[in-house]
Amino acid sequence: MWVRWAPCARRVVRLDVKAPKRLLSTQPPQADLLSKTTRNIGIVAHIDAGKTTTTERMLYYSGYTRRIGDVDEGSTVTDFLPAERARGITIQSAAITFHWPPQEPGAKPPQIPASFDSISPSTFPHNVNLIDTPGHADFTFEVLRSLRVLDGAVCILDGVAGVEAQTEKVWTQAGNYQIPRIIFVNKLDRVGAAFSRTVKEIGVRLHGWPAICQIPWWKGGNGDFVGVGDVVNLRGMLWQPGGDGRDIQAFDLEELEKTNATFAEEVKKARVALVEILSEHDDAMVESFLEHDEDHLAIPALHIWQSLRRVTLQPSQAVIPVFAGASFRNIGVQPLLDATVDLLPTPLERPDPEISISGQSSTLSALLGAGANAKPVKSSKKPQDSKNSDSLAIPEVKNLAACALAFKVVNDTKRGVLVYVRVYSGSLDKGSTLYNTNLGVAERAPRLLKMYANDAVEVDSIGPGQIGVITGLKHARTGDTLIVYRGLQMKGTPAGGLNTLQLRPINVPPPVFFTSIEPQSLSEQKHVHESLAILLREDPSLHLSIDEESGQTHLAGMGDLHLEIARDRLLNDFKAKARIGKIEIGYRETITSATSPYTYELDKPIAGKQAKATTTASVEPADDSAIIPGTQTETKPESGPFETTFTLPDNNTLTVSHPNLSRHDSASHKNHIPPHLSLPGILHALQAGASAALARGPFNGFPVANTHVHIDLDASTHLFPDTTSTALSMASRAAINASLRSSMSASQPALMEPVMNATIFVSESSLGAVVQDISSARGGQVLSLDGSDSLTSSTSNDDLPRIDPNLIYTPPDPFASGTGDMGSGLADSQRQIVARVPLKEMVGYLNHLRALTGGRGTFVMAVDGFEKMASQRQKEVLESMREF
Ligand SMILES: Nc1nc2c(ncn2[C@@H]2O[C@H](COP(=O)(O)OP(=O)(O)OP(=O)(O)O)[C@@H](O)[C@H]2O)c(=O)[nH]1
Repeated sequence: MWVRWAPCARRVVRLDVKAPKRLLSTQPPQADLLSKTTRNIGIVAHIDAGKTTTTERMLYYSGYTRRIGDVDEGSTVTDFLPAERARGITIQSAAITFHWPPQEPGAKPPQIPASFDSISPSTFPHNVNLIDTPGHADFTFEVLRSLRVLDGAVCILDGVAGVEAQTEKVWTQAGNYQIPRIIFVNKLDRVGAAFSRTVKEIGVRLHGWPAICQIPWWKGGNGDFVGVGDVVNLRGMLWQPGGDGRDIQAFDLEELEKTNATFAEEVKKARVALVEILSEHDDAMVESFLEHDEDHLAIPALHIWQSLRRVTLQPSQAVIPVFAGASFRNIGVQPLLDATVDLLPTPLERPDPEISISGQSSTLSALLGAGANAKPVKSSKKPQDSKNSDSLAIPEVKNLAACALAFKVVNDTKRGVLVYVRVYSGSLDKGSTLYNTNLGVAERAPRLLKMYANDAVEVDSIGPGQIGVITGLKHARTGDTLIVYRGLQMKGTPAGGLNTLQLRPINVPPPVFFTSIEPQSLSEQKHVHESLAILLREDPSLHLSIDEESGQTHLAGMGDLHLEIARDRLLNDFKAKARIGKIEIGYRETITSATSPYTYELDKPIAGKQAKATTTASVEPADDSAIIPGTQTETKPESGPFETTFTLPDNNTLTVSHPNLSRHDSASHKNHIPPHLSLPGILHALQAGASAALARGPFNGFPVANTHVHIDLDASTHLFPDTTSTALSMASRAAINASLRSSMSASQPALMEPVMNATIFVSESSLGAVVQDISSARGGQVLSLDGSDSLTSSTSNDDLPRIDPNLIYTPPDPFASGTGDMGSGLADSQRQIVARVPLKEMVGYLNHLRALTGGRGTFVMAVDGFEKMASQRQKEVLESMREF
């Protein structure tokens, strides 16, 4: 008999997870309950593994769509296709909310249970916020920005291709954020599907012990994939062939033994293996095993789910629950949804989010806790560089009503700019004033939305742990921290250093490609610049620089695909009329000698008003010869009271010495600075001037790197009654430009080039040719080769467990094609090469690699740093640029 997937078919689960210190434990009970029934999850997958196909089924079974969208017909909700854009539905949906399990139509929403200690979470409707995670390697920053708002992740693998390069990379990144993950082995209906080989690859390449919760059920001599063996509940589940996947037949072990004894036997073997692996990582499982007379089959499913949840939520996840299915055939998605709710954490169970405040790192609950106990202090003279928790005792924290992260900005043709936020503490209310700590501006949140599959529903507030959308914001960008500070005026600034509060700050990697953009006519200029401004709000890993003298605009990004997509957005979506240049490598230039101080005096009308300012600057080369990626964020470390140091992009620093202006004593400033200026304003103007000067060096117009800039600010002689911020910026830019020129004419400047860390996957037979090509033709340096002596992966993290694939239980793979090297667990004796190679040599590498490997080689790469080029190479590069 075929039955619908129903709560009664599930199991009872008692949850007793030991969660870390709870961030939201002080919130009102209602919000607490809501958080308990919320899952903020992402689906991570290699391109084409079936992310969209699976998401479509999730939306269908949860009742949010009436028919299953088909990727190949272009009828899905989450893919951003031109047709959808025309209809104005979801474009690039950054997050979609649905309920699982679905509520019966017309039924009263059940009351949220006080706890899930004795019932399974998946028997009660949960809010699932599905957050988009991009699949392409070029978008490392994009992946990071979405990972940091996830509480858990479902990783989809292609059952034919196994663990692919990009999956491995995102898996490691998710691990760095301690995001609990479960795996769905998809596409098991395809010819050549190899569940067992994939499971072994999980162990070897993702460094976790696979806990097989389902095994594939193939029927008939040609291996039709029809369902799964449910290892936890000891049953077989068959999906109605050709149906929409709602109707399922379940057989207990006794029935299975009569009809398919071999499969029943395999389910039992898998159960033994599951209990064994759980026992190794969870003491409670051992107790249950002993209580049940050491009979693996006698342990109730309840205990197994509890144990799976505990091990999944362990901080360094050593055990990975594995599920099986074929989304395209509508097989396996409902149990996967149940597992998502049952095994992945609530927002309450996540580690306290990291923050930075006034240049020091901490966690949000440490800040809120320390602030709650803080006593008011009379002045803020206390130095803020001490790392102890006392320095977090900021009395103003009591005014911090809410704290949220804008994790994605999307320009929607119908609704305008949508800012997706995750709230970490407090509630964001409609109409509240949000202070953006990245930009230092306040703006009102006029409308709040919750995004469902096809609808946006207006809401009055977005509570703690929740995801939602703000529309009508003019400034907020992807990655900005937004806070609600009680009593803040529109032009005001939150006190106590809260204006610097950053949630989960991430470093934007340095851009390595750039292109020039030129409006087709003067009348197009405004539209082009406005469109670029929206693009930059959507994606802050794009960088824009405008050279005021030549009027040239350069857009820089992380990869050629990254810039190509930006170009398409600009021309096709924004209909901007602009000429876009060739995509080129973003070199850096650097100085090799120090200069003596140079003084520039500005005395001229600016915007019709006379302005005057003086700046004295000098430059010297920084010690390091390479730029480490991740130095892009502009921070303001505290130095002495009479000196301020800014860390600028590309390993540059700016130190401003201001001997007669102390940062802690604003009273005496009155004698030295004009009343309309403030020290923070002056420093900001000088920094803006320095950033502009360093954005284009005098040698070849590339950004300047590895340079230390020093500005001496003598307030009594450099500032005048008609000094303005703009005049100061212009003077500092001119003084630094002159210093750079003088250094470059005194000694030959150097070019620096981006060097990539590439992980290349090839079969054994093409290893030699690829290594040879990388190390001789491309001037790369091979860092490691795996497979020969050890089972390593592309991650250089030696702390990760090395797992012997021979110790992993797997059911047989009767229909797998190809031999596969089961000994190592790596498909077809796949080998991997980790190498450092100049980016210039990797342009167009994929085609070359395919030619060398018969089309089977793949690779991922990320910027490792910038390196000074040898003079011969520098000469060649400069010559080839001139030719161009
Ligand atoms: N045979 C089979 N094909 C599948 C299955 N799931 C997905 N596909 C197909 O695989 C292709 C890629 O599926 P998508 O769902 O677009 O994969 P994706 O991971 O979203 O891909 P990107 O959006 O490119 O990252 C499509 O042609 C699907 O029809 C499956 O279970 N079985």
